[in-house]
Amino acid sequence: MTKTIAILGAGAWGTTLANLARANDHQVRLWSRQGDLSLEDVVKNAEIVLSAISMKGVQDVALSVKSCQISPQTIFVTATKGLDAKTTRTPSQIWQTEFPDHSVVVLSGPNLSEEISQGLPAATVVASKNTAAAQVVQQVFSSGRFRVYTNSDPVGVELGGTLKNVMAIASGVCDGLHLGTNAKAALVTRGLTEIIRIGKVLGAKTETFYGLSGLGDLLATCNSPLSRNYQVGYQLASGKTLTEILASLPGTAEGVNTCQVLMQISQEQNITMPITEQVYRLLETQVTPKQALDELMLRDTKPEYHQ
Ligand SMILES: NC(=O)c1ccc[n+]([C@@H]2O[C@H](COP(=O)([O-])OP(=O)(O)OC[C@H]3O[C@@H](n4cnc5c(N)ncnc54)[C@H](O)[C@@H]3O)[C@@H](O)[C@H]2O)c1
Ligand SMILES: O=P(O)(O)OC[C@H](O)CO
Repeated sequence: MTKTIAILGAGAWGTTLANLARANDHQVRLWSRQGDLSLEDVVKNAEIVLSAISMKGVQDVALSVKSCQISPQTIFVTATKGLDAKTTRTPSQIWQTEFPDHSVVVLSGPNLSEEISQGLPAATVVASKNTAAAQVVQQVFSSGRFRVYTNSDPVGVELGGTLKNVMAIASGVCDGLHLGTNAKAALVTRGLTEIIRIGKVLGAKTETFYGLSGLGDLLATCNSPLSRNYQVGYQLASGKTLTEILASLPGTAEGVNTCQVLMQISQEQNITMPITEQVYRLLETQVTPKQALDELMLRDTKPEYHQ
């Protein structure tokens, strides 16, 4: 059945998702700060409001939507991969706080927008505490080139997409320094261990991180020059400054902000995050890429798995 969908954020991801929904004959209205349509007009009577806004804009946009006319049945979908710098909350937690009586669905997976725009096949996950709402969103986006799975662990799905961005920066550094395939495999695998350690403390289920939104997105993002986060790491390894890299980067690299928020969480909750810590120190120019590598390689020896 045709749905009326408001998509907030007309960047790379919002535009790609709008095109997927339109290809399935849904009525899509796209909003951006620079566009001609007002937020009020875009969300009016929308059965689904999907946010693909960069993390830094989510709280303000959610508050603006709150002052618009929204039907009680409207489903909110969040496709942002980040953490709020002030509150450390995830985007879905922000939307749920502002709209406590509405269903909130997280959409996340190995989804490099440029490949999807080219019509290449991809899969994703829609996760919600409300299974029926996740199934509605599944139907909206499913097609022969975009396979959509449901999941009941929204925080886990969201954190998979968010935490891998930091590992993608580290992977870019690894490739930029030409450290080889063994090093990359070790980094991504230990990165997944670190993601699971953080995710469990933040309320996610371990098994979610072995799925598309966890391991799947980690593999895609850590291995593709199309990833903006990977590009940040790769170019840091080549000697560019973060300011220079961000000035020429097409779109948002959420891992830079996420890394700072994670360091705050690490200190507050006493979670060991060695890779995240080295990425943070690199972004803050406290270490060089080579020093960050040495710090990781020369940590105390220990068992692979421990509590
Ligand atoms: N591009 C991808 O391949 C991809 C895939 C999956 C998820 N994502 C996630 O989707 C989000 C958006 O990514 P993108 O690639 O579309 O980024 P982008 O930079 O291309 O677009 C970001 C959008 O957010 C808007 N925005 C930024 N700050 C805002 C603010 N303060 N108020 C209102 N609007 C604001 C911008 O105007 C733009 O429309 C990110 O969290 C990203 O991690 C991206
Ligand atoms: O370009 P990135 O690094 O934001 O990655 C895009 C998507 O998150 C990949 O799933």
